[in-house]
Amino acid sequence: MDIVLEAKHIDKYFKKPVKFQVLKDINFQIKTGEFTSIMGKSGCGKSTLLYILSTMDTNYTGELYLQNQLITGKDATHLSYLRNKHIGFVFQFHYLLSEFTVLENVMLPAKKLAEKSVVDIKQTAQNKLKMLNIEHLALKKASQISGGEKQRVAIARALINNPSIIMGDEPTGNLDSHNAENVFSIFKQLSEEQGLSLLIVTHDEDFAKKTDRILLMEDGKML
Ligand SMILES: Nc1ncnc2c1ncn2[C@@H]1O[C@H](COP(=O)(O)OP(=O)(O)OP(=O)(O)O)[C@@H](O)[C@H]1O
Repeated sequence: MDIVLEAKHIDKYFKKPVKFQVLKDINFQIKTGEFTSIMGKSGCGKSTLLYILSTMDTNYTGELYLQNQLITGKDATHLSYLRNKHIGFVFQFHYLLSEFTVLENVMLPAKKLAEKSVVDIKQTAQNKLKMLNIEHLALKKASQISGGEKQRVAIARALINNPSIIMGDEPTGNLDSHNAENVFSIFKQLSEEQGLSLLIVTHDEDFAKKTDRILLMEDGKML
């Protein structure tokens, strides 16, 4: 099986208010199509790790590989390109632009990547909305749809550039149990049917148990 993401000896320190080591020698691999959850008590370093893995935080030591390519040390422009191309994000809060339509929101990361024509991007966005059963929402403004619908739009947006991996920081954290279950099923389907890799931070043990693998963190270490 191919390896999508690999972390080798990741250490990170915060210097303020006092110097402390928040991540301690983190090592793991994510394979193609693997659905992995990260669990651990509040403050153990999950979000800090996800920030590094998603290439948004470059202030660490160790090595990070995306699609077998060493990305540690790459400049900001290159990182931004790789992030847009290979990684899709789903957060606890959807971060949709409320005055934009659903379709426009989904199209945005592809416009940023600028590798396809607007016509093609629109078609791809419509396909993603269809896949998530929300094509009827395409022309509504993001402010006019429900919380569960917003999170499905956020997933469509994360998928627009056909990433190799979806990363999520408590993507079901703001949803009621019905919508959380729905989002989980979508993730499961993406992993099983489309071979997409997923790495999701969650506090929900029932959710985590249904993923392929749980990475457990404690006090900055991966157990
Ligand atoms: N910018 C920062 N400067 C200093 N310390 C920080 C900073 N960000 C986070 N921390 C600390 O680093 C530790 C890990 O934080 P992190 O947000 O990664 O934890 P977490 O496991 O995601 O927690 P939660 O489950 O509550 O979201 C915590 O002790 C936190 O207070």
